[in-house]
Amino acid sequence: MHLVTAEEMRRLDRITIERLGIPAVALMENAGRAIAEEIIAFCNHRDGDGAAGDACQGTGAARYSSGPGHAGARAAGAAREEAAVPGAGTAESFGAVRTAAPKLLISGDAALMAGRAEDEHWLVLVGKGNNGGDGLVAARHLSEAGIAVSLLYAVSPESLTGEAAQQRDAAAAMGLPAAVYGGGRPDFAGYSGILDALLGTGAAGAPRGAYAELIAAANRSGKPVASADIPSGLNADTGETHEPCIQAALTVCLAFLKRGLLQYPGAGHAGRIVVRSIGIPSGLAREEGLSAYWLTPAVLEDVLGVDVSRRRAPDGHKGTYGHVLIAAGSLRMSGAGLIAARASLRTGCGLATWAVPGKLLPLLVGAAPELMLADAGGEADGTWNAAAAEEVLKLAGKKDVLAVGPGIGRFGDDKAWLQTIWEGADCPLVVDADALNILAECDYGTWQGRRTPVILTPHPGEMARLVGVSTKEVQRDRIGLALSYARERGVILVLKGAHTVIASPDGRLVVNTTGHPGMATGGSGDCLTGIIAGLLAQGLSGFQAAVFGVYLHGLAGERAALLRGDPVSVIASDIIEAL
Ligand SMILES: NC(=O)C1=CN([C@@H]2O[C@H](COP(=O)(O)OP(=O)(O)OC[C@H]3O[C@@H](n4cnc5c(N)ncnc54)[C@H](O)[C@@H]3O)[C@@H](O)[C@H]2O)[C@@H](O)CC1
Ligand SMILES: Nc1ncnc2c1ncn2[C@@H]1O[C@H](COP(=O)(O)OP(=O)(O)O)[C@@H](O)[C@H]1O
Ligand SMILES: [K+]
Repeated sequence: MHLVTAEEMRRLDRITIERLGIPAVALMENAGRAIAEEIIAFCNHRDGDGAAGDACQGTGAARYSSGPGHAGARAAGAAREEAAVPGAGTAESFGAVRTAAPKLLISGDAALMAGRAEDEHWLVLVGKGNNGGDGLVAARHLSEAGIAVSLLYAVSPESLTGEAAQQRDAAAAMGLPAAVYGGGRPDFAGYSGILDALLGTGAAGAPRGAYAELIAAANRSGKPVASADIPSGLNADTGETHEPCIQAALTVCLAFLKRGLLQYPGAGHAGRIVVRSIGIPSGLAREEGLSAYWLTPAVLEDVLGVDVSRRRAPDGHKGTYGHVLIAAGSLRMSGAGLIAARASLRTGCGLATWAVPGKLLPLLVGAAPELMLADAGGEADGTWNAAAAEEVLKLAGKKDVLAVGPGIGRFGDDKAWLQTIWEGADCPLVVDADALNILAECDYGTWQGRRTPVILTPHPGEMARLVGVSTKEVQRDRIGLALSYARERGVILVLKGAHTVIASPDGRLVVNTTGHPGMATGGSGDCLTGIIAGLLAQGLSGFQAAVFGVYLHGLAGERAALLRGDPVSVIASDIIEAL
């Protein structure tokens, strides 16, 4: 699924309206109707399970889906709407049972059927832009479904223009009760839910004046809030939340998923996210060269060309699946190397060799019998030294990929060590952990000789050192930073952490949502390094391996949490075993 910025969304909007001739008011109608359908589905779900709305809000976890609402709600509605009309026949009815009276089945507008509409009263908070227009359309459709609706304009309705003004007039003509916010502390106690149609992709900066007061009041109310397009107060591009920002139980995102909904803290404000089409052709994003995606199996297969089934040739042998070399671990942190090497094997590479300072070798014999061990030289105390780089290069000669960094620590002349490897290794290179900290102190743009891809896998702290900014600054706009860094430095960048971002030098971008906070545990990143190396060895391209590796790592983390019974107790070895 495509991910867009506010600016890209406006461009796609414009093309749809100006080039394809689809009227803006039609898009708004579709948007408002989709929002109403999702609110009705939300209410119907709440009927069946009183805690449904609160559960979404409570977890703060974004659940994404792209279908038209809850199948259950639709099915219930359809059952009520079906009517039998004598005198007409269906294909089945003319078959076996000739004696039965032929029937015509007719269904009504099930998506707009609210189960216990009389229990609902929604307040629509209306902003002055098109987001407010969407809210006004939704209000009409909710009312049609029998749900009581009241409108509260943030500013004078007279200030609405264009399609939003048309919708204002239509709502008034339908007799929907409306008021204008006049300051003070509004009391929303009488409502069963709130539709936030205050600010959308046209918002600039922190909500001001009436907008800020209404957002704060909605959050205080304890009522479930559904947001039109994005929670008001969210930066649609970065995921930053302004003060205040709506805390939604449901976000009905229109046309294309906005980037900011997938990055924290914004992702924690959106509740369940449903992306609904509104008449803007989905193919437009690709035609316009947009290449940012939320990672799904479909994106892996159709966009990135990854065979997610990972079928092996019946006559495959270990040579077919490549040989990984991992240069990692030192006396105090040998486990990091072991984890990375074992993860590469579990990912399906044919062979894995783990290169360590020679002093460690006797201690590691038998640690993982499937691994080959190699002596990389190093110091008598089991640490690395610059000369070990030549040994690593010799070992790398016949390997398909080289991964460096986990557990190597810092050592004398480590910059020369890394430069030798960077310039000399003639295979794809994965750089992680302390190798990233070394890189951060080097002017590596001047290094020569790389013909194969480099994949950097920093966590936010390592990224901060690479860029020379604070970790907070890295987290402020992870997507923007990853894109610009990958492009400027010519590397594939995997910026780890909740909802890992993967960027390539040619501007492609993917955001992954597999995984969970239980994976924030020592060695989990080393495991990812091994997975990516294992995939590279099997012939995936640099970007394919980085993206698929992050996806599999997260899935394995989820499976490990199920096997353990609790995400909290997952450790890196569990992730390897769940691969
Ligand atoms: N064809 C279109 O343009 C479509 C737009 N759609 C909706 O339109 C939205 C974008 O609409 P707009 O571009 O009109 O923008 P918004 O509706 O997001 O609001 C912009 C208005 O809010 C005010 N504003 C901006 N920042 C503010 C702040 N920080 N504090 C207080 N007031 C602020 C400004 O006066 C501006 O007029 C989308 O999010 C989506 O909901 C949908 O209707 C689908 C079609
Ligand atoms: N909240 C989270 N949700 C999903 N994945 C996470 C979360 N926190 C950490 N992870 C993942 O766990 C891994 C941790 O990597 P890293 O910090 O390098 O650990 P280490 O250095 O101990 O190996 C990364 O892949 C990261 O994306
Ligand atoms: K909104």
